[in-house]
Amino acid sequence: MVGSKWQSFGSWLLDKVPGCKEDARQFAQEHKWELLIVASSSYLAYKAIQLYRLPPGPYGIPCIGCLLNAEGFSDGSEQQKFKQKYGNIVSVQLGSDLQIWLNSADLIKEAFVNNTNEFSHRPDSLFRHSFKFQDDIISIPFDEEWKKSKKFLMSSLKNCGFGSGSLDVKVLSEADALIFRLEKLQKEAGDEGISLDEPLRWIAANLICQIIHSNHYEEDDPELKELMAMSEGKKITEHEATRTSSEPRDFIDAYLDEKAGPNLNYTKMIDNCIMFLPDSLDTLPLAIEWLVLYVARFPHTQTILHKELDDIVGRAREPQLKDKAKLNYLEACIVETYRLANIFSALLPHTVKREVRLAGYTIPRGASIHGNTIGINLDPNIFPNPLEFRPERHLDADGRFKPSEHVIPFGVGPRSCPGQSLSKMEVFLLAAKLFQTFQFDFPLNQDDSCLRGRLVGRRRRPKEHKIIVKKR
Ligand code: HEM
Repeated sequence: MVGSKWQSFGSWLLDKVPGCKEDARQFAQEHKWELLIVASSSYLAYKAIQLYRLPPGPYGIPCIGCLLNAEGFSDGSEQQKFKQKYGNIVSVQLGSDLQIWLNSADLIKEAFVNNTNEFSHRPDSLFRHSFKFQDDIISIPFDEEWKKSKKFLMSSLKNCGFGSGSLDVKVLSEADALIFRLEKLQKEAGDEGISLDEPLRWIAANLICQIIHSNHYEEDDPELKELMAMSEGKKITEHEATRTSSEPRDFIDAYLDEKAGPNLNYTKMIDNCIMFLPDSLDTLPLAIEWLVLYVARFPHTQTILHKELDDIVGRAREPQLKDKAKLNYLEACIVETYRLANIFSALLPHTVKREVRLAGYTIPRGASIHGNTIGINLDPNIFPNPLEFRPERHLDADGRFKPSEHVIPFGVGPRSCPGQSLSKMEVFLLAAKLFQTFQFDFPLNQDDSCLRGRLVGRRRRPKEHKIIVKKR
């Protein structure tokens, strides 16, 4: 349309200016080859620019890019701004690292689920150096070694219980120990309330020990402290002496079975797996603590939750995994906690090993690709009043839990979290048992600003907060 306007303006001009048409024709005759070269090279240049089009983003300073704003990247606030300004895909240069931020769940799925072969690698520069173990399952590339590690990890976790139903019994017995300890701490603390952080870490450590070598430890047990410092050698020796081959009781038995097998490469691969298990030392307490704080802060939420638990489970028996399908409100509270607490402000970085296209843009080889979960979770167009804790947004008109496709705290695709089923099971059972047993009150006059979705760094923790625990 615009082009045809210019064409008619051109003909009008040629008609109006005396001799212009003839001169133009003569010029074109004399310089036809030069004109052809200029036209075709402009066209090729235009096509090349179109083909090599990075996603939009801030210009930054030459050489260092947006490095001066790095602080804002670690708390998620810069990504928020860029999402608002540039849309669902943004490129940001941070020093030598070209970052591509994916700001919608659809785009994250397009990359990590529909294009797994391209988008499932991990960056090996900045990212690997920031981890203690450079060869663990989190950091290694998407190759045969990773596939074997993940397969072993998933099958041994399943055999050790969480797929077959025996780990839920262990979780419930740890929940009993937690309840006993919380009551004791509350008695000592009085109206000031208690912090849940330390008791929850103790339970998380015990749950890891149950998975790895089937033991429970009291809170002051020096061996637990030693194990939390990751010295597993002694336990492996004990297991070697007592195990029956091919009948794994726990993770160490599965490890020893594989180690004794014909494939020697497996040893390294299993070592890779065992190192990450302490991940839940952090993530499980964070998920439960945020959930309890949010629910305690909003008494009407707690009333609904208590009623649902009383109606479905009652107070006489233990909650079970099969109750999950009926505990819609509890499920909604858990997902709303993942959305608002943003334990991880983003997914772990991925990378591509060759130049690829995504959403019409070029993703250069080696760029680090980030799923901006905090940007999605706090997007007012997806979740109105995003800073408010509202479990109802995850329920349909009949009060049934409806999982949101936008809340993806564990990532998606082959590189997503292998601890997802385990974590969900642990969080559900611990939460059901805690709310079945206790009324949690948020101490009067306690600052609650951090519960309103304020952005803070990776693994956001509610350090200062206390809670009053009362038996129902
Ligand atoms: C609330 C609890 C947890 C959350 C929110 C969480 C979240 C995540 C996220 C976002 C990723 C990265 C996904 C991606 O790169 O696209 C991840 C990866 C991973 N998580 Fe978790 N996680 C949790 C608990 C656990 C637990 C309990 C374990 C151990 C059993 C675990 C082990 C791992 C491992 C090994 C990876 C790397 C997978 C790979 O690179 O192939 N996580 N997790």
